[in-house]
Amino acid sequence: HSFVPKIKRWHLRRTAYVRHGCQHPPSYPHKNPYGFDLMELSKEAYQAHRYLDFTGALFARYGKTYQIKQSGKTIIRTADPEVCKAIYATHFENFGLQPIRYEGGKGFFGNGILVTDGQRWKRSRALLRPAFDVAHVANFERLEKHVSRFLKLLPRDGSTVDLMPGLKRLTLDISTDFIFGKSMNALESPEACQDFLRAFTSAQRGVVTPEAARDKDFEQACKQILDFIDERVEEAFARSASGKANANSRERVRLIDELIKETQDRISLRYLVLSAFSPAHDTVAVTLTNTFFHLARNPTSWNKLRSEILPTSSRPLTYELLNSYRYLDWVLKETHRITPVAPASQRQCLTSTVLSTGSGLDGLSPLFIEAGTIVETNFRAMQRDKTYWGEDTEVFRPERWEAVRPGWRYIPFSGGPRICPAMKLVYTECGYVLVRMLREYARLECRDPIHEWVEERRLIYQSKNGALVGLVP
Ligand code: HEM
Repeated sequence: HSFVPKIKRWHLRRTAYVRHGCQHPPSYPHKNPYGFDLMELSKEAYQAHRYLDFTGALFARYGKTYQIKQSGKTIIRTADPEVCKAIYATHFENFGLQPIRYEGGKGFFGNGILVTDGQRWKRSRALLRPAFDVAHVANFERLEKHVSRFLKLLPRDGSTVDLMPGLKRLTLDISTDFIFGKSMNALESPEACQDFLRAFTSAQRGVVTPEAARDKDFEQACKQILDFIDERVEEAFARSASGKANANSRERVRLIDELIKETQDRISLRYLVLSAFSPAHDTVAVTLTNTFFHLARNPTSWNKLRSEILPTSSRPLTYELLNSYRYLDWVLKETHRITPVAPASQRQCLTSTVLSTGSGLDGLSPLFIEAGTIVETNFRAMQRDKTYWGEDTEVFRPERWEAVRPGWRYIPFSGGPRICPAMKLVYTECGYVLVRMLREYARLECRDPIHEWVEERRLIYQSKNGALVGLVP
């Protein structure tokens, strides 16, 4: 039996290399056949908070697509836009994440959208999409409620403040209001929700840690979060039964109430909202922290933003007004380019595939990817590649967006059918907070003795030193 697949695999490989002219991608020059040498260097870089720069530099050295060994397994790494396009769009069906994420994640994420492929993924996506299609233009009233509360907590005497903790509490309130229909009131006090967040972080960390190495409290943490979500699901059923959910309108979209219209299966509902809450609860805060981090070091950009938004600062901040600010859009785009919160992602090849480009020493020959191989796509390296962005690629310069139309060279929200459904919502929320801050403060001063952005890895990558600033009205 095992003989037949072997012949089939041999035949596929032969066809790829002989008929299609595929080449092998360059290999990392390992000293250890299992790849432990690179794993050790990666660990050192990770501990020194410079893993992102370390991996980014390897592309310049070995090619936009190269292969490594990791614990004996071959992994293809790529920062080639054409290869990313092939994986995320052209050959979307042939590359999945379920084999990588499902086993570790099922105790927490169940059958949710973040850990499944195929029909299960398709169904979750179809259920979630309609609410995301309107969420970015809705909810402005709620946004204002939370943002004005956040602004009241900020110093007005120019004293130094790290914006990250407050932005995280703000994002928690905005996202729980949208997803569960009820804010967690994290802005009420710094301690509020800390216990919940600790459990959430522990559960999230646990799903990407081998079972034997997980925290002791992993199962308890999962239970705490799932119990919390189940309570929100019951509240939504009660709203639905009493007719209160129908008060939902374009101005007040509650994700959970929208979902209940489509499915009454409690387990599906639990994992749908959890899968939205997981990326939602901190990514916007981390992006905004990065935005303020860059702006504090670039007062000219802060002043340009002020010139753009001040002439309309007495008008209500509507979706249309927000969208009319061009420089604001460039600032956010540039923040995602240079400091993406999700710098890389992985897929496993499900069906052996020939990509039209990506291999050989010049990276232009067809690339054969065999079923089972893991491909790591590095968005950050692509977004900082000098050959695409010029010599000043490491510099925060929003003005570059006047001329660039980057296509697949810039995919901080991924691309293709699995693109982040919240991309527009993220732009709205970040833009809203930024404009409200610009209306309040004339100056944003850098108070951080360290100039560079230093990475800190959670599930996403955030600024280790937050955004230490002085706000001058
Ligand atoms: C700065 C903010 C954000 C960034 C940069 C971001 C980026 C991404 C990326 C790169 C993916 C694809 C991951 C992969 O396939 O491996 C993704 C997926 C996803 N994101 Fe976001 N995200 C952000 C915020 C959010 C928010 C606020 C929500 C929810 C309110 C959200 C919901 C989702 C969901 C549900 C998926 C899975 C989509 C699918 O598999 O079909 N994201 N996001």
